[in-house]
Amino acid sequence: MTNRPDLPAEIARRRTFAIISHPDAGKTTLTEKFLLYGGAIQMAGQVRAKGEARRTRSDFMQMEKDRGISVSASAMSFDFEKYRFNLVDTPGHSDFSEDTYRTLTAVDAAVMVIDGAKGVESQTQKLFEVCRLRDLPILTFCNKMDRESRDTFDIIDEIQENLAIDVTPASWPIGVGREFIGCYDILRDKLELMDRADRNKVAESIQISGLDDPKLAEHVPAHLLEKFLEEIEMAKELLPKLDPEALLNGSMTPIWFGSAMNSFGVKELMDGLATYGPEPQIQSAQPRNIAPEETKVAGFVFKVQANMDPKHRDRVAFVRLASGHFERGMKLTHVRSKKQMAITNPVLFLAADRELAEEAWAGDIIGIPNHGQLRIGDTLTEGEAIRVSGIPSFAPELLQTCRAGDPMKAKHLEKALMQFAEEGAAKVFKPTFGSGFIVGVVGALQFEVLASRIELEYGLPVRFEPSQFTSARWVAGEQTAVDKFVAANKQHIATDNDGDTVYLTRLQWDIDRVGRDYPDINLTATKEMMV
Ligand SMILES: Nc1nc2c(ncn2[C@@H]2O[C@H](COP(=O)(O)OP(=O)(O)OP(=O)(O)O)[C@@H](O)[C@H]2O)c(=O)[nH]1
Repeated sequence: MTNRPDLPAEIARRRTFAIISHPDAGKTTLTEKFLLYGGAIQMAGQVRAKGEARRTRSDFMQMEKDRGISVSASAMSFDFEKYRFNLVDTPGHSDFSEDTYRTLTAVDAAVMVIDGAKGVESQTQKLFEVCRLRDLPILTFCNKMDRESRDTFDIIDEIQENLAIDVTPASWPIGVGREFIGCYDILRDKLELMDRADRNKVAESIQISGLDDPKLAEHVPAHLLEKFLEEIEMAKELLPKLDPEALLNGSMTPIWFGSAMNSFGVKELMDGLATYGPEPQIQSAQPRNIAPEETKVAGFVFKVQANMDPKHRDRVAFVRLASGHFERGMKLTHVRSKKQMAITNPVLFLAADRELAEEAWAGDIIGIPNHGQLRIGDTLTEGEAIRVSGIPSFAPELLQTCRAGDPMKAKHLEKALMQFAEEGAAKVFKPTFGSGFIVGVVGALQFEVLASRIELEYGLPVRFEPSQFTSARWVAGEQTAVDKFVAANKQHIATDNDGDTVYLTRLQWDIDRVGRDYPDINLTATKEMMV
Protein backbone atom coordinates (compact mmCIF):
# COMPACT_ATOMS: atom_id res chain seq x y z
CA MET A 1 0.00 0.00 0.00
CA THR A 2 1.29 3.41 -0.72
CA ASN A 3 -0.07 6.59 0.70
CA ARG A 4 1.95 8.66 -1.77
CA PRO A 5 1.26 7.44 -5.30
CA ASP A 6 3.31 10.34 -6.69
CA LEU A 7 6.59 9.10 -5.21
CA PRO A 8 9.23 7.85 -7.64
CA ALA A 9 9.31 4.04 -7.50
CA GLU A 10 12.86 3.94 -6.15
CA ILE A 11 11.81 6.03 -3.17
CA ALA A 12 8.45 4.35 -2.67
CA ARG A 13 10.12 0.95 -2.26
CA ARG A 14 12.25 2.07 0.65
CA ARG A 15 11.44 1.22 4.25
CA THR A 16 13.67 2.84 6.83
CA PHE A 17 13.04 1.64 10.35
CA ALA A 18 14.51 0.80 13.73
CA ILE A 19 13.84 -2.09 16.06
CA ILE A 20 13.13 -1.12 19.66
CA SER A 21 12.91 -3.46 22.61
CA HIS A 22 13.71 -4.04 26.22
CA PRO A 23 17.07 -5.81 26.57
CA ASP A 24 16.73 -9.54 26.02
CA ALA A 25 13.39 -9.46 24.25
CA GLY A 26 15.08 -10.65 21.07
CA LYS A 27 16.07 -7.62 19.04
CA THR A 28 19.39 -9.07 17.95
CA THR A 29 17.85 -12.39 17.01
CA LEU A 30 15.13 -10.68 15.03
CA THR A 31 17.65 -8.43 13.26
CA GLU A 32 19.60 -11.50 12.31
CA LYS A 33 16.53 -13.18 10.86
CA PHE A 34 15.66 -10.03 8.90
CA LEU A 35 19.09 -10.15 7.36
CA LEU A 36 18.74 -13.83 6.68
CA TYR A 37 15.48 -13.32 4.79
CA GLY A 38 16.94 -10.28 3.11
CA GLY A 39 19.72 -12.51 1.78
CA ALA A 40 22.26 -10.22 3.45
CA ILE A 41 23.81 -13.01 5.48
CA GLN A 42 24.04 -16.66 4.63
CA MET A 43 24.16 -18.07 8.10
CA ALA A 44 22.60 -16.98 11.31
CA GLY A 45 25.31 -16.09 13.77
CA GLN A 46 26.99 -13.00 12.44
CA VAL A 47 24.81 -10.60 14.33
CA ARG A 48 24.54 -12.98 17.25
CA ALA A 49 28.17 -12.38 18.07
CA LYS A 50 27.16 -8.88 18.94
CA GLY A 51 24.11 -9.88 20.95
CA GLU A 52 26.11 -12.26 23.09
CA ALA A 53 28.76 -9.64 23.59
CA ARG A 54 26.18 -7.39 25.17
CA ARG A 55 25.58 -9.76 28.01
CA THR A 56 28.24 -8.35 30.31
CA ARG A 57 29.85 -5.00 30.73
CA SER A 58 33.34 -6.18 30.00
CA ASP A 59 32.12 -7.92 26.91
CA PHE A 60 30.37 -4.75 25.96
CA MET A 61 33.71 -2.96 26.06
CA GLN A 62 35.15 -5.71 23.97
CA MET A 63 32.41 -5.11 21.48
CA GLU A 64 33.17 -1.42 21.49
CA LYS A 65 36.76 -2.30 20.77
CA ASP A 66 35.69 -4.54 18.01
CA ARG A 67 34.37 -1.61 16.05
CA GLY A 68 33.92 -3.67 12.92
CA ILE A 69 31.02 -5.62 14.31
CA SER A 70 29.20 -2.77 15.98
CA VAL A 71 29.61 -0.52 12.98
CA SER A 72 28.20 -2.86 10.44
CA ALA A 73 25.21 -3.12 12.70
CA SER A 74 24.63 0.64 13.03
CA ALA A 75 22.78 0.81 9.76
CA MET A 76 22.04 -2.11 7.51
CA SER A 77 20.59 -2.10 4.04
CA PHE A 78 19.20 -5.14 2.30
CA ASP A 79 16.58 -6.05 -0.24
CA PHE A 80 13.41 -7.87 0.65
CA GLU A 81 11.37 -8.86 -2.38
CA LYS A 82 10.89 -5.64 -4.32
CA TYR A 83 11.64 -3.49 -1.28
CA ARG A 84 14.81 -1.95 0.04
CA PHE A 85 14.96 -2.15 3.82
CA ASN A 86 17.19 0.18 5.80
CA LEU A 87 17.42 -1.03 9.36
CA VAL A 88 18.98 1.40 11.78
CA ASP A 89 20.28 -0.10 15.00
CA THR A 90 19.32 1.45 18.32
CA PRO A 91 21.54 0.86 21.32
CA GLY A 92 19.66 -1.46 23.65
CA HIS A 93 21.01 -0.23 26.94
CA SER A 94 19.02 2.48 28.67
CA ASP A 95 22.21 4.47 29.24
CA PHE A 96 22.20 5.29 25.57
CA SER A 97 18.77 6.74 25.30
CA GLU A 98 19.91 10.03 23.79
CA ASP A 99 21.66 8.25 20.98
CA THR A 100 18.53 6.19 20.53
CA TYR A 101 16.38 9.27 20.40
CA ARG A 102 18.46 10.72 17.59
CA THR A 103 18.45 7.44 15.74
CA LEU A 104 14.70 7.52 15.81
CA THR A 105 14.72 10.88 14.05
CA ALA A 106 16.29 9.11 11.09
CA VAL A 107 13.64 6.43 10.60
CA ASP A 108 10.08 6.36 9.31
CA ALA A 109 8.83 3.48 11.43
CA ALA A 110 9.73 1.29 14.39
CA VAL A 111 9.35 -2.39 15.05
CA MET A 112 8.65 -2.95 18.73
CA VAL A 113 9.71 -6.35 20.02
CA ILE A 114 8.18 -7.63 23.23
CA ASP A 115 8.73 -10.87 25.06
CA GLY A 116 5.54 -12.94 25.09
CA ALA A 117 6.10 -13.92 28.71
CA LYS A 118 6.92 -10.44 29.94
CA GLY A 119 4.82 -8.06 27.91
CA VAL A 120 5.55 -4.34 28.01
CA GLU A 121 8.75 -3.75 30.01
CA SER A 122 10.27 -0.50 31.25
CA GLN A 123 12.60 0.12 28.35
CA THR A 124 9.87 -0.76 25.84
CA GLN A 125 7.71 1.87 27.44
CA LYS A 126 10.44 4.54 27.34
CA LEU A 127 11.34 3.88 23.73
CA PHE A 128 7.72 3.77 22.75
CA GLU A 129 7.20 7.20 24.24
CA VAL A 130 10.04 8.55 22.15
CA CYS A 131 8.38 7.13 19.04
CA ARG A 132 5.14 8.69 20.14
CA LEU A 133 6.71 12.14 20.23
CA ARG A 134 7.17 11.84 16.51
CA ASP A 135 3.99 9.87 15.79
CA LEU A 136 6.13 7.13 14.31
CA PRO A 137 4.20 4.18 12.93
CA ILE A 138 4.89 1.12 15.06
CA LEU A 139 4.64 -2.55 14.17
CA THR A 140 4.73 -4.96 17.08
CA PHE A 141 6.36 -8.38 17.22
CA CYS A 142 5.51 -10.54 20.21
CA ASN A 143 8.49 -12.86 20.49
CA LYS A 144 9.36 -16.13 22.22
CA MET A 145 5.98 -17.70 21.61
CA ASP A 146 7.71 -21.10 21.58
CA ARG A 147 8.02 -20.69 25.34
CA GLU A 148 5.38 -20.39 27.98
CA SER A 149 3.77 -17.05 27.20
CA ARG A 150 0.97 -14.94 28.54
CA ASP A 151 -2.60 -15.04 27.37
CA THR A 152 -2.95 -13.34 23.99
CA PHE A 153 -5.73 -10.99 25.08
CA ASP A 154 -3.72 -10.10 28.15
CA ILE A 155 -0.73 -9.05 26.06
CA ILE A 156 -2.88 -7.00 23.71
CA ASP A 157 -4.71 -5.33 26.61
CA GLU A 158 -1.47 -4.46 28.28
CA ILE A 159 -0.13 -2.73 25.17
CA GLN A 160 -3.40 -0.87 24.66
CA GLU A 161 -3.50 0.30 28.25
CA ASN A 162 0.14 1.02 29.01
CA LEU A 163 0.99 2.56 25.70
CA ALA A 164 -2.36 4.08 24.85
CA ILE A 165 -2.40 2.77 21.30
CA ASP A 166 -4.98 0.65 19.48
CA VAL A 167 -3.76 -2.87 18.83
CA THR A 168 -4.95 -5.02 15.97
CA PRO A 169 -3.87 -8.65 15.68
CA ALA A 170 -2.20 -9.37 12.35
CA SER A 171 -1.77 -12.98 13.38
CA TRP A 172 -3.14 -15.13 16.19
CA PRO A 173 -1.14 -17.77 18.07
CA ILE A 174 -2.39 -21.33 18.27
CA GLY A 175 -1.44 -23.23 21.42
CA VAL A 176 0.84 -22.03 24.19
CA GLY A 177 4.37 -22.98 25.22
CA ARG A 178 5.23 -26.55 24.27
CA GLU A 179 1.91 -26.81 22.53
CA PHE A 180 2.44 -23.71 20.43
CA ILE A 181 2.20 -24.92 16.85
CA GLY A 182 2.05 -21.69 14.90
CA CYS A 183 -0.18 -18.79 13.97
CA TYR A 184 -3.16 -17.97 11.90
CA ASP A 185 -2.32 -15.12 9.55
CA ILE A 186 -5.39 -12.95 9.89
CA LEU A 187 -4.42 -10.56 7.12
CA ARG A 188 -4.01 -13.27 4.52
CA ASP A 189 -5.99 -16.24 5.82
CA LYS A 190 -3.07 -18.57 6.08
CA LEU A 191 -2.05 -21.13 8.60
CA GLU A 192 1.61 -20.79 9.45
CA LEU A 193 3.15 -23.77 11.18
CA MET A 194 6.41 -23.54 13.05
CA ASP A 195 9.22 -25.98 12.43
CA ARG A 196 10.81 -26.66 15.80
CA ALA A 197 13.39 -28.99 14.37
CA ASP A 198 15.11 -26.51 12.09
CA ARG A 199 15.44 -23.00 13.41
CA ASN A 200 16.53 -21.46 10.17
CA LYS A 201 13.90 -23.07 8.07
CA VAL A 202 10.97 -21.13 6.79
CA ALA A 203 7.83 -22.39 8.45
CA GLU A 204 5.18 -24.27 6.55
CA SER A 205 2.48 -22.04 5.15
CA ILE A 206 -0.96 -23.34 4.21
CA GLN A 207 -3.55 -21.26 2.39
CA ILE A 208 -6.92 -21.47 4.14
CA SER A 209 -10.15 -20.27 2.66
CA GLY A 210 -11.52 -18.96 5.95
CA LEU A 211 -12.08 -20.03 9.52
CA ASP A 212 -14.59 -22.73 8.52
CA ASP A 213 -12.16 -24.37 6.10
CA PRO A 214 -11.90 -28.10 7.01
CA LYS A 215 -8.18 -27.89 6.20
CA LEU A 216 -7.68 -26.26 9.59
CA ALA A 217 -8.71 -29.45 11.39
CA GLU A 218 -6.23 -31.46 9.31
CA HIS A 219 -3.33 -29.47 10.72
CA VAL A 220 -4.49 -28.31 14.14
CA PRO A 221 -5.22 -30.80 16.96
CA ALA A 222 -8.87 -30.65 18.01
CA HIS A 223 -8.40 -29.17 21.49
CA LEU A 224 -6.18 -26.38 20.18
CA LEU A 225 -8.49 -25.69 17.28
CA GLU A 226 -11.49 -25.30 19.56
CA LYS A 227 -9.72 -22.79 21.77
CA PHE A 228 -8.32 -20.94 18.78
CA LEU A 229 -11.73 -20.60 17.10
CA GLU A 230 -13.23 -19.32 20.32
CA GLU A 231 -10.48 -16.76 20.75
CA ILE A 232 -10.47 -15.53 17.20
CA GLU A 233 -14.23 -15.11 17.33
CA MET A 234 -13.83 -12.95 20.41
CA ALA A 235 -10.91 -11.06 18.93
CA LYS A 236 -12.97 -10.17 15.88
CA GLU A 237 -15.68 -8.80 18.09
CA LEU A 238 -13.51 -6.93 20.57
CA LEU A 239 -10.49 -5.74 18.69
CA PRO A 240 -10.27 -3.22 15.89
CA LYS A 241 -9.55 -4.25 12.30
CA LEU A 242 -6.32 -3.13 10.68
CA ASP A 243 -6.72 0.45 9.55
CA PRO A 244 -3.71 1.36 7.38
CA GLU A 245 -4.27 5.08 7.93
CA ALA A 246 -4.27 4.67 11.71
CA LEU A 247 -1.08 2.63 11.45
CA LEU A 248 0.60 5.38 9.45
CA ASN A 249 -0.37 8.12 11.88
CA GLY A 250 0.88 6.08 14.82
CA SER A 251 -2.45 5.55 16.56
CA MET A 252 -2.71 1.81 15.83
CA THR A 253 -0.14 -0.96 15.93
CA PRO A 254 -0.59 -4.35 14.29
CA ILE A 255 0.85 -7.23 16.31
CA TRP A 256 2.43 -10.38 14.96
CA PHE A 257 3.19 -13.36 17.19
CA GLY A 258 6.22 -15.48 16.57
CA SER A 259 9.57 -16.80 17.60
CA ALA A 260 12.58 -15.04 16.19
CA MET A 261 14.83 -17.85 17.30
CA ASN A 262 12.79 -20.31 15.26
CA SER A 263 12.54 -17.90 12.30
CA PHE A 264 8.83 -18.01 12.89
CA GLY A 265 6.53 -15.09 12.14
CA VAL A 266 9.43 -13.01 10.89
CA LYS A 267 8.60 -13.10 7.23
CA GLU A 268 5.00 -12.10 7.92
CA LEU A 269 6.27 -9.15 9.93
CA MET A 270 8.56 -8.15 7.07
CA ASP A 271 5.68 -8.47 4.62
CA GLY A 272 3.66 -6.24 6.92
CA LEU A 273 6.39 -3.65 6.99
CA ALA A 274 6.69 -3.78 3.22
CA THR A 275 2.94 -3.60 2.61
CA TYR A 276 1.78 -1.21 5.30
CA GLY A 277 4.96 0.40 6.53
CA PRO A 278 5.53 3.97 5.47
CA GLU A 279 7.70 5.00 2.56
CA PRO A 280 10.16 7.83 3.22
CA GLN A 281 8.31 10.66 4.92
CA ILE A 282 8.41 14.44 4.78
CA GLN A 283 11.21 15.81 6.96
CA SER A 284 10.67 18.78 9.27
CA ALA A 285 13.09 21.56 8.48
CA GLN A 286 13.49 25.33 8.57
CA PRO A 287 12.44 27.50 6.84
CA ARG A 288 10.49 24.80 4.97
CA ASN A 289 9.96 21.06 5.17
CA ILE A 290 11.65 18.66 2.78
CA ALA A 291 9.62 16.21 0.69
CA PRO A 292 11.33 12.97 -0.37
CA GLU A 293 10.37 13.33 -4.04
CA GLU A 294 12.13 16.67 -4.45
CA THR A 295 14.72 16.24 -7.16
CA LYS A 296 17.41 18.06 -5.24
CA VAL A 297 19.29 16.09 -2.64
CA ALA A 298 19.07 16.98 1.05
CA GLY A 299 20.15 14.95 4.05
CA PHE A 300 21.04 15.32 7.69
CA VAL A 301 23.54 13.88 10.12
CA PHE A 302 21.97 11.94 12.99
CA LYS A 303 25.01 10.10 14.25
CA VAL A 304 28.76 10.46 14.07
CA GLN A 305 31.06 7.63 14.82
CA ALA A 306 34.74 8.25 15.29
CA ASN A 307 37.61 5.90 14.70
CA MET A 308 35.51 3.22 13.13
CA ASP A 309 38.61 1.81 11.64
CA PRO A 310 41.43 2.32 14.16
CA LYS A 311 43.98 2.08 11.36
CA HIS A 312 42.59 5.10 9.57
CA ARG A 313 41.31 7.28 12.39
CA ASP A 314 38.43 8.36 10.28
CA ARG A 315 35.02 9.53 11.37
CA VAL A 316 31.87 8.60 9.66
CA ALA A 317 28.81 10.80 9.70
CA PHE A 318 25.61 8.81 9.26
CA VAL A 319 23.38 10.78 6.95
CA ARG A 320 19.72 10.14 6.38
CA LEU A 321 18.79 11.28 2.90
CA ALA A 322 15.63 13.32 3.14
CA SER A 323 15.13 13.94 -0.57
CA GLY A 324 16.35 13.30 -4.05
CA HIS A 325 18.67 10.91 -5.81
CA PHE A 326 22.21 11.05 -4.58
CA GLU A 327 25.13 10.07 -6.78
CA ARG A 328 28.68 9.53 -5.70
CA GLY A 329 30.91 12.51 -6.32
CA MET A 330 28.15 15.03 -5.86
CA LYS A 331 29.04 18.38 -4.37
CA LEU A 332 26.78 19.25 -1.47
CA THR A 333 26.56 22.39 0.59
CA HIS A 334 27.26 21.99 4.27
CA VAL A 335 24.62 24.45 5.42
CA ARG A 336 26.19 25.34 8.78
CA SER A 337 29.52 26.44 7.29
CA LYS A 338 28.10 27.33 3.86
CA LYS A 339 31.00 25.35 2.38
CA GLN A 340 30.81 22.86 -0.43
CA MET A 341 31.82 19.28 0.17
CA ALA A 342 32.50 16.77 -2.57
CA ILE A 343 31.09 13.48 -1.39
CA THR A 344 33.53 11.12 -3.01
CA ASN A 345 33.61 8.15 -0.66
CA PRO A 346 30.11 7.65 0.68
CA VAL A 347 29.44 4.22 2.10
CA LEU A 348 26.40 2.02 2.31
CA PHE A 349 26.20 -0.48 5.11
CA LEU A 350 25.36 -3.80 3.68
CA ALA A 351 25.04 -6.06 6.68
CA ALA A 352 28.50 -7.45 7.22
CA ASP A 353 30.44 -4.99 5.15
CA ARG A 354 30.56 -1.42 4.09
CA GLU A 355 30.55 -0.68 0.44
CA LEU A 356 31.05 2.39 -1.70
CA ALA A 357 27.65 3.90 -2.39
CA GLU A 358 27.42 4.77 -6.08
CA GLU A 359 23.93 6.10 -5.56
CA ALA A 360 21.30 6.43 -2.88
CA TRP A 361 17.75 7.68 -2.63
CA ALA A 362 15.62 9.54 -0.14
CA GLY A 363 15.16 7.21 2.81
CA ASP A 364 18.63 5.66 2.59
CA ILE A 365 21.32 5.98 5.20
CA ILE A 366 24.79 6.66 3.90
CA GLY A 367 28.03 7.07 5.77
CA ILE A 368 30.27 9.99 4.89
CA PRO A 369 33.88 9.72 6.06
CA ASN A 370 35.20 13.14 7.10
CA HIS A 371 37.67 14.82 9.36
CA GLY A 372 35.29 16.39 11.79
CA GLN A 373 33.42 18.90 9.61
CA LEU A 374 30.17 16.98 9.91
CA ARG A 375 28.37 17.12 13.22
CA ILE A 376 25.12 15.76 14.52
CA GLY A 377 22.26 17.95 13.35
CA ASP A 378 24.08 19.25 10.25
CA THR A 379 22.19 19.45 6.98
CA LEU A 380 23.64 18.88 3.51
CA THR A 381 21.81 20.22 0.48
CA GLU A 382 22.41 21.09 -3.15
CA GLY A 383 22.69 24.74 -2.21
CA GLU A 384 19.51 25.81 -0.46
CA ALA A 385 19.93 26.96 3.14
CA ILE A 386 17.50 24.51 4.71
CA ARG A 387 18.19 23.10 8.12
CA VAL A 388 16.60 19.95 9.41
CA SER A 389 14.99 20.55 12.77
CA GLY A 390 14.00 18.42 15.69
CA ILE A 391 17.25 16.74 16.65
CA PRO A 392 17.61 17.61 20.30
CA SER A 393 20.53 17.51 22.62
CA PHE A 394 19.67 16.61 26.21
CA ALA A 395 21.25 18.00 29.34
CA PRO A 396 23.37 15.23 30.84
CA GLU A 397 22.17 13.59 34.02
CA LEU A 398 25.59 12.71 35.39
CA LEU A 399 28.68 14.90 35.51
CA GLN A 400 32.25 13.89 36.27
CA THR A 401 35.61 15.57 36.00
CA CYS A 402 37.94 13.90 33.56
CA ARG A 403 41.72 14.05 34.04
CA ALA A 404 44.55 12.55 32.07
CA GLY A 405 46.77 10.18 34.05
CA ASP A 406 49.68 12.22 32.74
CA PRO A 407 48.99 15.95 33.35
CA MET A 408 51.24 16.84 30.41
CA LYS A 409 48.69 15.26 28.12
CA ALA A 410 45.87 17.73 28.80
CA LYS A 411 45.80 18.94 25.18
CA HIS A 412 45.54 15.39 23.90
CA LEU A 413 42.74 14.77 26.31
CA GLU A 414 40.88 17.83 25.07
CA LYS A 415 41.13 16.59 21.51
CA ALA A 416 39.89 13.13 22.42
CA LEU A 417 37.00 14.48 24.46
CA MET A 418 35.94 16.90 21.75
CA GLN A 419 35.90 14.09 19.28
CA PHE A 420 33.62 11.99 21.47
CA ALA A 421 31.45 15.03 22.10
CA GLU A 422 30.99 15.51 18.37
CA GLU A 423 30.17 11.87 18.06
CA GLY A 424 27.40 12.51 20.59
CA ALA A 425 28.90 10.08 23.10
CA ALA A 426 29.15 12.73 25.82
CA LYS A 427 28.90 16.44 26.56
CA VAL A 428 32.14 18.18 27.41
CA PHE A 429 32.16 21.35 29.50
CA LYS A 430 35.13 23.59 30.01
CA PRO A 431 34.59 25.60 33.18
CA THR A 432 35.58 29.29 33.06
CA PHE A 433 37.37 28.80 36.36
CA GLY A 434 39.66 25.95 37.23
CA SER A 435 41.30 23.32 35.11
CA GLY A 436 40.13 20.09 33.64
CA PHE A 437 37.02 19.11 31.82
CA ILE A 438 33.64 18.15 33.06
CA VAL A 439 32.08 15.34 31.12
CA GLY A 440 28.34 14.85 31.12
CA VAL A 441 26.50 11.68 30.16
CA VAL A 442 23.04 10.25 30.49
CA GLY A 443 24.04 6.91 32.03
CA ALA A 444 26.96 5.78 34.19
CA LEU A 445 28.05 3.04 31.83
CA GLN A 446 29.05 5.73 29.34
CA PHE A 447 31.91 6.85 31.62
CA GLU A 448 33.36 3.37 31.53
CA VAL A 449 33.00 3.10 27.80
CA LEU A 450 34.59 6.53 27.33
CA ALA A 451 37.55 5.76 29.59
CA SER A 452 38.14 2.55 27.74
CA ARG A 453 37.86 4.16 24.32
CA ILE A 454 40.13 7.11 25.20
CA GLU A 455 42.78 4.68 26.32
CA LEU A 456 42.32 2.38 23.38
CA GLU A 457 41.98 4.95 20.63
CA TYR A 458 44.25 7.69 21.95
CA GLY A 459 46.60 5.74 24.19
CA LEU A 460 45.64 8.00 27.10
CA PRO A 461 44.82 6.52 30.48
CA VAL A 462 42.24 8.79 32.14
CA ARG A 463 40.42 9.08 35.45
CA PHE A 464 36.84 10.12 35.98
CA GLU A 465 36.22 11.72 39.37
CA PRO A 466 33.14 13.15 41.06
CA SER A 467 32.56 16.73 40.05
CA GLN A 468 31.41 19.51 42.33
CA PHE A 469 28.48 19.98 39.97
CA THR A 470 25.60 17.64 39.27
CA SER A 471 23.45 19.49 36.73
CA ALA A 472 24.01 21.46 33.57
CA ARG A 473 21.63 23.86 31.86
CA TRP A 474 22.07 25.83 28.68
CA VAL A 475 21.81 29.58 29.09
CA ALA A 476 19.51 31.31 26.64
CA GLY A 477 18.45 34.93 26.34
CA GLU A 478 19.38 38.28 24.81
CA GLN A 479 23.15 38.69 24.53
CA THR A 480 23.32 41.60 27.01
CA ALA A 481 21.27 39.69 29.58
CA VAL A 482 23.46 36.61 29.09
CA ASP A 483 26.66 38.66 29.46
CA LYS A 484 25.39 40.17 32.68
CA PHE A 485 24.36 36.77 34.03
CA VAL A 486 27.71 35.22 33.10
CA ALA A 487 29.68 38.03 34.76
CA ALA A 488 27.75 37.62 38.00
CA ASN A 489 27.93 33.81 38.11
CA LYS A 490 31.44 33.03 36.85
CA GLN A 491 31.97 30.16 39.29
CA HIS A 492 29.10 28.30 37.67
CA ILE A 493 29.78 29.04 34.02
CA ALA A 494 31.30 26.77 31.41
CA THR A 495 31.24 26.44 27.65
CA ASP A 496 30.11 23.24 26.01
CA ASN A 497 31.75 21.49 23.10
CA ASP A 498 29.88 23.70 20.63
CA GLY A 499 30.99 26.87 22.42
CA ASP A 500 27.56 27.49 23.94
CA THR A 501 27.26 28.89 27.44
CA VAL A 502 26.27 26.50 30.18
CA TYR A 503 25.32 26.99 33.82
CA LEU A 504 26.61 24.27 36.16
CA THR A 505 25.26 23.66 39.61
CA ARG A 506 24.61 21.03 42.21
CA LEU A 507 21.31 22.38 43.47
CA GLN A 508 17.91 22.55 41.89
CA TRP A 509 17.49 25.50 44.25
CA ASP A 510 20.10 27.43 42.22
CA ILE A 511 18.19 26.81 39.02
CA ASP A 512 14.99 28.04 40.64
CA ARG A 513 16.82 31.08 41.97
CA VAL A 514 18.04 32.01 38.49
CA GLY A 515 14.44 31.80 37.35
CA ARG A 516 13.47 34.34 39.99
CA ASP A 517 16.48 36.65 39.90
CA TYR A 518 17.02 36.72 36.14
CA PRO A 519 13.68 36.85 34.39
CA ASP A 520 15.45 37.53 31.06
CA ILE A 521 17.46 34.33 31.29
CA ASN A 522 16.17 30.97 30.30
CA LEU A 523 17.93 27.86 31.60
CA THR A 524 17.09 24.92 29.37
CA ALA A 525 17.60 21.17 29.67
CA THR A 526 17.58 20.59 25.92
CA LYS A 527 18.93 22.46 22.98
CA GLU A 528 18.20 21.84 19.38
CA MET A 529 21.20 20.63 17.47
CA MET A 530 20.77 23.04 14.66
CA VAL A 531 23.37 25.57 13.83
N1 LIG B 1 12.87 -19.30 23.43
C1 LIG B 1 13.21 -18.28 22.66
N2 LIG B 1 14.30 -17.57 22.94
C2 LIG B 1 14.62 -16.54 22.14
C3 LIG B 1 13.83 -16.19 21.01
N3 LIG B 1 14.38 -15.13 20.41
C4 LIG B 1 15.48 -14.82 21.13
N4 LIG B 1 15.64 -15.68 22.17
C5 LIG B 1 16.70 -15.70 23.18
O1 LIG B 1 16.57 -14.59 24.04
C6 LIG B 1 17.84 -14.08 24.42
C7 LIG B 1 17.93 -12.61 24.05
O2 LIG B 1 17.86 -12.45 22.65
P1 LIG B 1 18.63 -11.27 21.90
O3 LIG B 1 18.22 -11.37 20.47
O4 LIG B 1 20.06 -11.26 22.20
O5 LIG B 1 17.91 -10.07 22.60
P2 LIG B 1 18.21 -8.52 22.52
O6 LIG B 1 16.89 -7.86 22.69
O7 LIG B 1 19.00 -8.19 21.32
O8 LIG B 1 19.03 -8.32 23.81
P3 LIG B 1 20.16 -7.25 24.08
O9 LIG B 1 21.30 -7.67 23.21
O10 LIG B 1 20.40 -7.43 25.54
O11 LIG B 1 19.58 -5.93 23.70
C8 LIG B 1 18.87 -14.94 23.68
O12 LIG B 1 19.33 -15.93 24.57
C9 LIG B 1 18.06 -15.55 22.55
O13 LIG B 1 18.58 -16.80 22.14
C10 LIG B 1 12.69 -16.98 20.73
O14 LIG B 1 11.95 -16.78 19.78
N5 LIG B 1 12.43 -18.00 21.59
